[in-house]
Amino acid sequence: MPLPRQVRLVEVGPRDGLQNEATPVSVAQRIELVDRLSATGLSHIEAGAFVSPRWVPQMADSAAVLAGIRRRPGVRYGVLTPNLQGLEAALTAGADEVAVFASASEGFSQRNINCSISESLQRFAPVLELASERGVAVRGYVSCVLGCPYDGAVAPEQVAAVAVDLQAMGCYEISLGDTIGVGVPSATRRLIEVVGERVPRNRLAGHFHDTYGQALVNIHAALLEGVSVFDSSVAGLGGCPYAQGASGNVASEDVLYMLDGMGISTGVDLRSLVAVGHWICQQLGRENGSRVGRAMGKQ
Ligand SMILES: CC(C)(COP(=O)([O-])OP(=O)([O-])OC[C@H]1O[C@@H](n2cnc3c(N)ncnc32)[C@H](O)[C@@H]1OP(=O)([O-])[O-])[C@@H](O)C(=O)NCCC(=O)NCCSC(=O)C[C@@](C)(O)CC(=O)[O-]
Repeated sequence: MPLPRQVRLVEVGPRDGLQNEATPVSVAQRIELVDRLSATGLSHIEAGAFVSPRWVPQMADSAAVLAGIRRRPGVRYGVLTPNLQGLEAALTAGADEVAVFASASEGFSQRNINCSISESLQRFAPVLELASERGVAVRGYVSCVLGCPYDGAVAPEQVAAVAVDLQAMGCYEISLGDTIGVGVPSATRRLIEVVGERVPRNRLAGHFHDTYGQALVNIHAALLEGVSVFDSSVAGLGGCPYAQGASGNVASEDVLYMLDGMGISTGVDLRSLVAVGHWICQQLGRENGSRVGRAMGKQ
């Protein structure tokens, strides 16, 4: 299978990157992060989540973030919405698109969204319906596609079953999340083969956390299987607070460096993205998780 000539990067730093930060991140900092990312050439930024503030305090005030950002033409600003309550708030706040998020494992589903996989799909049905009525696109996530911190191994067939349901409900894209970063390239290729038999590969995205340093090679494996959309987090920030051991997504700068080097276009400017990574790390007082960001230094 030929390599994709173009990749869409979905920048999840303002959501997945910040949701697990121990120190509170101000609305102003979140707004500035989105605005800085908007200026790098990214076309898809996940700006927040409309979830319970008790469950994810860092995502509280996502409406204020959406109200405060300077929206750039050609950039899509998405948010997570686990249910109708979240969707209604997101629509009021003017989200361009929303995302529902299921799990391939029961254990993570219960701990992350307090319900079973089948209950979550029932919960998503009215979300997809109302979003469709309002002309708002819905992305779908499947978590724990290569392993679950609670249930252990996850069969690709189980991932495919959830992906098929999300697509049938109307999700335009299914992002396959290696939530705890345990996957290896052979398992990634097998996963895409199995899911790809039931969901077109051009409707799939890869969402790889880098906990064990496998994210880039997993992205390369998914590229070889025809996937051309990848989620990443500037400076490698993030991790899900309900996946014990989860750490940051793959660093956007590292993915971009690899794609640039392979002649795969993204429309994103590496130097600009590296500068954003250094800025947010300075704001958060943390080390930059991007190897490329550290190698290129602070401009
Ligand atoms: C889904 C619920 C709400 C269910 O939680 P629940 O307790 O079953 O919900 P509930 O309907 O019983 O409501 C409980 C309280 O939450 C409120 N509530 C209810 N819904 C909302 C909402 N949408 N927005 C704001 N508030 C909400 C509701 O109003 C009520 O407030 P109270 O009466 O107690 O004051 C909860 O479990 C939750 O918010 N979980 C957070 C999940 C989350 O954000 N996890 C991190 C993102 S997922 C992720 O990181 C993985 C991903 C996507 O990145 C891919 C990967 O890496 O795999």
